[in-house]
Amino acid sequence: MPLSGDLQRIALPGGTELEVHVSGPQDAPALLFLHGFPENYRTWRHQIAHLQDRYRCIAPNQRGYGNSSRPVGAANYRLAELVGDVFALAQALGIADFTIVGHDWGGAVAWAASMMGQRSGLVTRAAIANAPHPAVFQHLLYTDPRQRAASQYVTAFRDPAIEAAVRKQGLAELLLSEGVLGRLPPFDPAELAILQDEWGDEDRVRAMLDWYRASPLEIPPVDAPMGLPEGYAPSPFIVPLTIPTLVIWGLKDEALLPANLDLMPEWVEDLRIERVPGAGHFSPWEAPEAVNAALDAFLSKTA
Ligand SMILES: O=C(O)CCC(=O)CC(=O)O
Repeated sequence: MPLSGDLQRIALPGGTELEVHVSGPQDAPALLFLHGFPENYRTWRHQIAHLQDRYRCIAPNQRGYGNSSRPVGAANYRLAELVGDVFALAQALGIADFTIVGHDWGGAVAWAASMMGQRSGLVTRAAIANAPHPAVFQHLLYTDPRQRAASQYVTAFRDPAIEAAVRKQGLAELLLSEGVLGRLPPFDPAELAILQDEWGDEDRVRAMLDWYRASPLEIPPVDAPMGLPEGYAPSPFIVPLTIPTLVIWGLKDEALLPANLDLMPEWVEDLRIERVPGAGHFSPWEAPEAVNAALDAFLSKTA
């Protein structure tokens, strides 16, 4: 089914403007889709095309991406700001409550928005694909040598020196040829052309990398001692999630390892896990049928 709907530019209070794909019946239950690095709202194209006859589907290019605002300064890309955009967007569109759906960094925003929005009833359900729970991820970075090794690219992305490498090589070459995110699946040529056009813009790349710079995650070097630091406790902002939550994981993900699933039940009370053996990190478009089926089952059982 082709993707229908239009790309609107929506001004949020505070001055941020987001480019947002909006489709589906206005009075249908709302699904808010968040993409991750280094993509755009089209990460979710197969799911939106599948669900837009029954749901109001809202999919922004998050700040820094596409033609959405890209303020200067990493502090503008902290989770508080990113979650603020999501809530402000819902308000701007007159949405009283929604299911949040996130992949990769969009999943990080979805975890945080769910924790902040569950009590008020603003966020009623969460569906998250290949995006680690923040407490579990930090735990693994301290204790699991494989996840720690796989995440060293985050340290490279935070280094201002990466900007010069991107300028010299281009983000596409850096990501696709050096395999910093592990082995990447073949991108659809039409989608890759859109992405490469976006990755060619230095200012946009700076903003995309600022998401990593603003993150509180600690990535110990590979040779640092394994184990939780003395006195370590997860951030008090990370609270147990009680809303129905679906976690989908492409098991061939080499950047965010499936070990992230193991400790998740400690933090998520109403959890369903859908493992997708044939997919890697980009499960929403690598395995659209499996992801659509998992979303269908979740949305109908938790309606
Ligand atoms: O979930 C996080 O805090 C980090 C997510 C992440 O590292 C995703 C990515 O590198 O693309």
